[in-house]
Amino acid sequence: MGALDLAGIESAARARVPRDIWDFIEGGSGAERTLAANRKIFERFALRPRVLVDVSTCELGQTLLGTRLDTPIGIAPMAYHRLVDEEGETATAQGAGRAGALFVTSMFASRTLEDIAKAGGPRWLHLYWLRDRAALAALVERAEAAGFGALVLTVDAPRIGRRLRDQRNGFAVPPHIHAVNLDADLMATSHRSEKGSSGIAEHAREQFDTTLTWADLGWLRARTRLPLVLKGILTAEDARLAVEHGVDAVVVSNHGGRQLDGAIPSLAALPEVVEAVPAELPVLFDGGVRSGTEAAIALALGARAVLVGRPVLWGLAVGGADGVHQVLDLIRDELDHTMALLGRPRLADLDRGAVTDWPCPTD
Ligand SMILES: Cc1cc2nc3c(=O)[nH]c(=O)nc-3n(C[C@H](O)[C@H](O)[C@H](O)COP(=O)(O)O)c2cc1C
Ligand SMILES: O=C(O)C(=O)c1ccccc1
Repeated sequence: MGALDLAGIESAARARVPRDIWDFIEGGSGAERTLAANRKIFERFALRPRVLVDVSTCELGQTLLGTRLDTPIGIAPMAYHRLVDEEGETATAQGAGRAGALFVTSMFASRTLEDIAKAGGPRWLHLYWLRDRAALAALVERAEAAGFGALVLTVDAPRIGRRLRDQRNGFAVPPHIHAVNLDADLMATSHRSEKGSSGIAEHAREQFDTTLTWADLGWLRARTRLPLVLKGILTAEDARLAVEHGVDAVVVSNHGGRQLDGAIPSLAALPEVVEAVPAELPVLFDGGVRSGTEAAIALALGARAVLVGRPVLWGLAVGGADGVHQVLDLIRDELDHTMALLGRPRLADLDRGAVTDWPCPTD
C-alpha cells in the first residue's frame, strides 16, 4: 500500500537524510516565523461544498503558458537534488514526467539541463540574476535548445536569508555535488564550509546582482522567446509593476520562509495579487502546500497552479523517481477527491465561492 499522506514520507526521509542537509532543506530564515505562518494560515480557510453536481469525472489538466500539464500541482525550483539522491534532478524529472507535472528546474540543479530534458516531462527553468550576464545568457540559450517552456526569474533573493540552521552547521554544498550548469569557478564559494556562515549565502553575495531593478528585465526579455515568469511577488504593487513590465506570469511566494523572515504568509498575499493583475495573467502559488485540500484552497483563491517544494525532496530521498511520482500523485488524488466532494469538478469551478475565510473560534 502506498503512503496515505505526506507525514509518513516526511518521517522516512528525515531518517535517511544527514542532519545538516535536512536542516538546509527544512529550514527557514531568522526565527522561522514566516516558515511556520505559511502552514498555519491554511487553517483560516474552509471549503464551501456544493451538492447535486455531476462529479463523475474531474478535470485537472490544463495548458499553462503553452506547457501541457496533467495536474495543477508542480515542483518548485530547488537547488541541488543530488543532496538527497544519487541521481538527483534526472530522477525528479522522471517522476514529474510520469505524473504529467511541471518541474521548475533550479539554476543550481546538480544534473545538466540536457540530461533533465532527456528524462522527459514538462519543464521550465528557474534563474537568479547573476552579475555575470554572459553566463545567464548562455543558460537561457541552452534552456531553449533543451525544450524548457518558460523562464522563472526569482526576485526575492538579492541576498540569501539569514538561515541560522545553516550558519550554525557551517553548511556548504558537499564537494562531490555541483551546480553543473554553471562554470565551476563561478560556484567555488558555495563549497566552502565554515562554522558561523553558510557557503550558499557567501556564494550569493559574490555572484548575485544586487543592483537589479525593473528596468533590467528588458535585457532578459530581449534574449529569449520564452515566456517570463517572476517568482517571489507578495504585494499588489509589485504585481502591477510586473504586468507593466510585460511579464507573462507571477509566482506568489515567500521562498518557503527562507528569505525575509516576518514576511506575509504566501496564502495571505495571494488574493491581493490575483486582484491586481488582469484575469488572464496566470498567478502561480507556493508555500506550505502539503495536501490536496490545501492545493484546492490556493486554487480557489485564484492560483492557476500550485508548486510544492520540500515534500518533493522527501519523496526523492525515500524512493527516487518513484517517490517523486508518489508525492505528486498523492496530492493530485487528494485534490481530485476534494473537487468531487466540493461539487467543483473542473479547475475553472474552483473560484472564490469555493472557499471562505473562517476565523477559527479557538484562535
Ligand atoms: C532546499 C530548497 C532549495 C531551494 N532552492 C531554490 C532555488 O534555487 N530557487 C528558488 O527560487 N527557490 C528555491 N527554493 C524555494 C522554493 O522554490 C519554494 O519557494 C518553497 O520551497 C515553497 O515552499 P514549500 O517548500 O513549503 O512547498 C528552495 C527551497 C528549498 C526547500
Ligand atoms: O534559494 C534557496 O532557497 C536556496 O537554498 C539556494 C540554493 C543555492 C543557491 C542559492 C540559493
